[in-house]
This record gives sequence, structure tokens and C-alpha cells, in this order.
Amino acid sequence: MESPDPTLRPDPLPEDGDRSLRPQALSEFIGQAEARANLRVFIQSARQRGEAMDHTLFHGPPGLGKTTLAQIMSRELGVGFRMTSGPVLAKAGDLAAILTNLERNDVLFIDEIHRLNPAVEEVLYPAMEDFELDLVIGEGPAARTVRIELQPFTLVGATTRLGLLTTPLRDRFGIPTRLQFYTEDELHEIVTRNATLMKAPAEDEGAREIARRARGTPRIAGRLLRRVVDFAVVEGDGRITRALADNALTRLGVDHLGLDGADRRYLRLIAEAYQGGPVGIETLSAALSESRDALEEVIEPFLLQQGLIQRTPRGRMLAQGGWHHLGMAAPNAQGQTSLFGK
Ligand SMILES: Nc1ncnc2c1ncn2[C@@H]1O[C@H](COP(=O)(O)OP(=O)(O)OP(=O)(O)O)[C@@H](O)[C@H]1O
Ligand SMILES: [Mg+2]
Repeated sequence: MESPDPTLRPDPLPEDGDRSLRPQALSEFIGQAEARANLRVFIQSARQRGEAMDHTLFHGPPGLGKTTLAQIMSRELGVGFRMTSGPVLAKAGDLAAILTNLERNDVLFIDEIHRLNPAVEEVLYPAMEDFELDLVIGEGPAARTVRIELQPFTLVGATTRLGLLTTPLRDRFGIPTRLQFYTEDELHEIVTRNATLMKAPAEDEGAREIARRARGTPRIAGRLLRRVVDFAVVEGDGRITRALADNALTRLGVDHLGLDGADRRYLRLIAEAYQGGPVGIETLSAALSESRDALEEVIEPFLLQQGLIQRTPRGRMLAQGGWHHLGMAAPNAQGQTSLFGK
């Protein structure tokens, strides 16, 4: 099975560490208007009261700006930023060490918070609620608990899988914030801004072509832009025109909706092997040699948002839009399939 080109997936890659492109202030952050407006109020209020801002949970598909927003929060609050992630915190002591080192009102960012070990999560509850740490010292009958006072802090959690968070953890976030896919106009603005920062002038229609094909995701827009710049430098005169962007993106296997080979394989499998479904996620995962998590976190959210597939209790189904995108006709009412390849 051909594996998907990692540059076309929304998962982080080393080159995303490109700090110059990351918006540094809330005013530079494009899109997510509702979340931004609310955060602005909560940040200002915390500042004026001199208190730690409430614990905030960002959830949504990868690459929409969860980490970026967490960093912006600490900068706007004027406090320190500590970053860790669920799978890295193996033992309760790992988290305790971080918590006891926080300074007053700091932001502690825990990425992939749905992957916290339960023993670590137990430590987090009293820390979030009362800024206290209950440490167990010793073992067996001699074990005793010591309570340690912590500095007030803001926990910012990020997850691509809200459903995997335990209820007690979820309930302890005062500010749950869902990030949405970006509109084409918002991505157009992001691409234009990034092109300017990269000193690669983008014509309006060139930037729009990239925006249209970035799957609603700034991280993908950033990557596509870098690849288009490569083509512009080597095969053009350095300027990003619509024709150049179209040509480069087509050569990268990105179609006019922004779907790549892995997306199309997913759609075609449901259409051709299962007559449009319903088909279970485990079956799709086995047939595509992709993990269930990758399908649920990375591939499906955008296909759902675009109305190409549906999630039903009996499994995934191809929606009208999906048939249309494949250039195929949906099976007729008798359940008979009539496929017209385009
Ligand atoms: N609103 C935005 N404007 C401009 N660039 C953005 C915006 N949001 C995100 N980006 C850029 O997109 C990339 C991905 O953002 P970020 O790392 O914050 O995503 P994420 O939601 O944390 O992803 P993951 O779930 O994979 O951790 C970064 O390079 C960032 O600079
Ligand atoms: Mg992140």
C-alpha cells in the first residue's frame, strides 16, 4: 500500500517549527473569530484581576492552531509558558516535577491530553481545582500523603479527540474551545501573509488556489505554499501565479477540493468495495493499512465537513458529494450498483 505523502497530511513535521511564520499575538491570528473574541475577554479579565486565567481546552482536527493559540495566550497574559504532552508524562512524578516548578499564573500546555496515563491524570485533578498536589510517600501501610501547595497556573490542554477525554478531566476546564476548519478567505489571508514573510510574492489568484486546496487547515496551507514556492523558484520566475500554483499542486497529487491520494483511496474503497457502505471503521482501517486513529483524526474530519461521507451507527457511508467527487453515480434504490467511471 502506497503510504500518504507526509507533507500533505496535517500532522506536525520539523519544518513547521518555522517560528517566523507563527502568529505571535492574538491580533495577528487570522480566523477562529468566535474563539478569538472570547479569549480576548478572558485574557484581559485575568490580567486586570492579576489572577491565573481559567483552564482552557482546545479541541479540533490537527493543524488548526491549538499550540499557536496556547503560546499566544501566555504571551498576551504576560506569563511564562511550559509545554509538555500526554504521552511524555509517564509517571505521576513527571507531572509533579513540572507543576512544582511553575511560577505564579504561568501557562502549562499539555498537548495530546487525551493520552495521559490515568495515574498522572489523578495528580492533575487537585492541581487544577485547588492548586494542590497530593504526593504519596513510601509504600504499603507506611505510605502517607503529603500535600504541597502550588502556584496558581492555567492549564491549557489540546486534543484532536475530545471523545477520548475522561469526564472528570473535561469538566475541570472552564473554557472549552472548539477550533473549526478555516474558510477559503481566511486561508487566503494566511497564505498571502506567509508568502510575504517568505519574500515570495503571491498573486491574489495564486494565493487563492493554494487556500482553496488546503483542506481548511493552516498547517497544510503553509506546506503547500512552501512547495509551490519551490516550483516558482526553479521552474518559474519566483512569482506565485494561479497557473503555477495549480500546476504544482496537481503534481503533488492535491485535487481541486484539496484531497490527496489517501483521501481518494478512502472514498474509492467505500464506493467500489462496499457499494457506498455502510462499512465499519475497523474494516476500512485494515483495507487501507492505516490506523483507525489516523482515519478518525486526520482523514475523516475534512471529508465529513465537506459532505463527502457520513458517519452512521452502522459505519461510514459515501454521501452524495462523495459519489459526485469520484465522478460516480450512487447505487439505485434496489441496492444495485451502477458505476460510471469518468
Ligand atoms: N490562524 C493562523 N494564522 C496563521 N497561521 C496559523 C494559524 N493557525 C495555525 N497557523 C500555522 O499552522 C501551523 C499549525 O499550527 P499549530 O501547530 O498551532 O496547530 P495545532 O492545532 O497545534 O496542531 P496539532 O493538533 O497537530 O498539534 C503552524 O505553523 C502555525 O504557524
Ligand atoms: Mg499542536
